[in-house]
Amino acid sequence: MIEFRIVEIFESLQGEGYNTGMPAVFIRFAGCNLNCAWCDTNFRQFTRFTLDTLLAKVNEYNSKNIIITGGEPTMVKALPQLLVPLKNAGYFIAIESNGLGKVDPLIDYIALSPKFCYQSRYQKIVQPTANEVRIVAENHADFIPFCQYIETQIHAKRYYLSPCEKDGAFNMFETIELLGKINKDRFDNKWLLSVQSHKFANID
Ligand SMILES: Nc1nc2[nH]cc(C(=O)O)c2c(=O)[nH]1
Ligand code: SF4
Ligand SMILES: [Mg+2]
Repeated sequence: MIEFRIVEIFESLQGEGYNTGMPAVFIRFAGCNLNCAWCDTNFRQFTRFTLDTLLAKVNEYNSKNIIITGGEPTMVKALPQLLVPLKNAGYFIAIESNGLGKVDPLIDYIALSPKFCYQSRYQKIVQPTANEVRIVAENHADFIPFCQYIETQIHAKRYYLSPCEKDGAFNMFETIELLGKINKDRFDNKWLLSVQSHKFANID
C-alpha cells in the first residue's frame, strides 16, 4: 500500500510568483534534501495518508488547482501515483521545488527555487526548464553571479528574487538593492520581485 507523508493540506491563495492570488489546494510533503537556515516549514513532522485518503481530502476543497510543495516534493517516490488520478480528475497541478530533483512531466506549472546557500549542489542541473525561477535574496558577494549562472542553466519564462524572513523581519532593502544591481545595464529587466504575500495577508 502506498503511503504519503504529509505535513499539511490546506486551501489558500498562491502567495508567491506569477500565479499570486490563484486559489489552490496546497499539499505539503514531508522531507527535504536541504536544510536552509531560514526555512519556514517544519518538514520533519508528518501524518501518513494512503492514496485514497489523500484524494478524498483534496476533494473536500473547492479549488481545481493544486500546489505540490514541501519540503522537497521531487523526492517523493510515489508522486506519479498521486498525479495520475489528479490529472484524470481535471486538476491543474503546480509544483514548488528547490530544483535538485527532476520534475514529473505530469506537472503543469513548475516553480524552482535554487538555494544560494547550497550553491555547489547546482553544479549539475537535472531540471533545466521551469515556468518560473525564484531565488531567495542573500547578501553575499557571490549572490548575483549565482543568479546569473542559474539564468543560463535553467530556462524559465520569469525570474524572481524573493526577500526572506529571518527572526520575523524580511530582508526587503537587500532584496530590492540586489534587484537593481542584477537588472542594471539590461534592457529587459528580466528579474522581478516576488514577496511571500500570504504572510502580509495573514493567510496560510
Ligand atoms: N499562500 C501560500 N503560497 C505559497 N506558495 C508557496 C508556498 C510554499 O510554502 O511552498 C506557499 C505557502 O506556504 N502559502
Ligand atoms: S529547500 Fe525549502 S523546504 Fe528544504 S530546507 Fe530549504 S527552504 Fe526548507
Ligand atoms: Mg511557505
